[in-house]
Amino acid sequence: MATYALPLHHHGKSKVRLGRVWRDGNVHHMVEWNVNTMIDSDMEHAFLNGDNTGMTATDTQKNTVYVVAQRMSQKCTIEQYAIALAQHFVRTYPLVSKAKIYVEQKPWTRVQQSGLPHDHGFALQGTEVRTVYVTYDKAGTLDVTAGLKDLSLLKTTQSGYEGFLRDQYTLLPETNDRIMASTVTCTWKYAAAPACYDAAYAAAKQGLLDAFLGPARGGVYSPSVQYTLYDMAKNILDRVPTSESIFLNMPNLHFIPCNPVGSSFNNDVYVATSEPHGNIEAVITRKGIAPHCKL
Ligand SMILES: O=c1[nH]c(=O)c2[nH]c(=O)[nH]c2[nH]1
Repeated sequence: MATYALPLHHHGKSKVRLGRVWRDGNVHHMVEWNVNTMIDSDMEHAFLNGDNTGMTATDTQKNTVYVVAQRMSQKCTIEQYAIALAQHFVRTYPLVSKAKIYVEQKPWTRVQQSGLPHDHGFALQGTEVRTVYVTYDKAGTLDVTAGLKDLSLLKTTQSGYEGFLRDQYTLLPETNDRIMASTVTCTWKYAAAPACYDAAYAAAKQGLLDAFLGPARGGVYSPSVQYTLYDMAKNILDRVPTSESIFLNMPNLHFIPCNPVGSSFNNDVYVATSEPHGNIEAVITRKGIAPHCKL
């Protein structure tokens, strides 16, 4: 008589992150998904005998996440995608009796610029946090440093990175068309109080958006995060006259072009990552003004 039982087993891949862009002329649609697969299959022999015959490897499941994303030729919902992926596993592999697919979608939302929907610019809905850091001393010196953090911005085109140093350690290909995504932290120190702190905040935030995304139609080209960061800071100095020093931190959140197995990258499927990420940081001041620290 058997001593042991195996009442439950399944295997899958967790947290497979992908970006999917659908291009409708100049107007791009994008989603970022976090996909979890799990399949029920007649694989008791793997647990009991160490025999992997017929097993759909979790690595294969991960690859399939990208393949099926590419096959979704029309902009689709996570429901339509998850159904297609689940059906693929059950219909392709004889030993798979059930596929269980869980997908989370990040709330990337098309940005409105001057009342128009941006062609290819997106922001994570409602993530940014407004900040202020105030110091006041016995001498009566008041310093006000306003800012924001967690402003997540993404554009699906109008970004490149070329001309950088190449040596035996360099693998990154040059590109003049990539996704650029960042979660912006910015602070600006006031030399004097603005007429209205709310209006100054709104102007500063709009300055960041305008430099990162450009106008609704066509956007603006970015040759690097560095150049765009400098433009963003200049916009704040120009539009908030009483600001004097700008700190900006911008992680470069990489969306890596994906070559789904059996196919190739067609400006459509990306491996979405948050680590490791580039990290670009600078302080930009009016000439002659001492830089403030990041708070
Ligand atoms: O805009 C960029 N700046 C960098 O410094 C950098 N480094 C890198 O690998 N990719 C990029 N992109």
